Amino acid sequence: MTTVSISGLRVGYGRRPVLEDLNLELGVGVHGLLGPNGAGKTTLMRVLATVLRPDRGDVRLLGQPLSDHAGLRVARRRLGYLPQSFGFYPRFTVREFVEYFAWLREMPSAAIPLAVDRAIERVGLLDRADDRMKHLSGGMLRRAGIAQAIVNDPRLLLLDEPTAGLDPEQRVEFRALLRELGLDAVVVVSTHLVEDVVAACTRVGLVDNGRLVFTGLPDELIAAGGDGDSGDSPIERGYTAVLRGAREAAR
Ligand SMILES: Nc1ncnc2c1ncn2[C@@H]1O[C@H](COP(=O)(O)OP(=O)(O)OP(=O)(O)O)[C@@H](O)[C@H]1O
Repeated sequence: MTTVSISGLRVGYGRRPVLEDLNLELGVGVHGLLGPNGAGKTTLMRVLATVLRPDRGDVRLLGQPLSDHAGLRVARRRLGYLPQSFGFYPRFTVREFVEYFAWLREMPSAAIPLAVDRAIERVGLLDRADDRMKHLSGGMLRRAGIAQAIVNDPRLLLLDEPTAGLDPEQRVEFRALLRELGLDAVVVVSTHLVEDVVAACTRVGLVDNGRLVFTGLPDELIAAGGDGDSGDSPIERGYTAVLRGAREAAR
């Protein structure tokens, strides 16, 4: 079932287009989003999170057209978003921080305490739930950010570089959580860590210079690479081969 549908998307900052003529259909599962620095991944995430309005194109999230105010409100209640960098009140505890997002997403008050504790537990922070945000390490802050993104059990979960700053043990646990979340939600994960894609993603998209130059299975990206391509792993070789092909075709 397709639950995210984008057609003819164009987004720019000022006059400069950053995403151009982008078409994308996403169903339930974990979708990895790869691409070089500045390719447009965060911009795409921001459009899906409804915080950036496209210049052109049609975006439907969970069956709701974002051009319509009622649709936008329904979609916002059902999505979770971890931005690449996020602000917080430093004196909030982890529990208060996650509660605040539950409230913003209009969760029923009676359901909030249990949902907050469950989200904090799922990211392994329950023993720090009463610590103030300003006392957390970088990796712990990211985990608190993931907890706020999943507190409402979102149907569409957008995670912009969620594994940045996590230690190896936490990354392995987080990938298991991703696989679990992707069983019944659309999960989009922007990452530079190709190992995350191999370990946790059901599908992968590659953005280069504002265009989607590949979508397919992680194994298909791996198969695109050959011995002559640069990279230390099969998926890195696939990644560089696809980028090289897309750039040659664009010349
Ligand atoms: N607020 C902004 N104003 C102007 N230009 C911007 C703004 N945000 C991003 N850009 C530009 O848009 C392009 C795409 O940026 P974006 O952050 O979407 O890339 P990205 O693929 O997420 O990169 P990275 O991997 O480095 O996070 C870049 O050229 C960037 O400089």
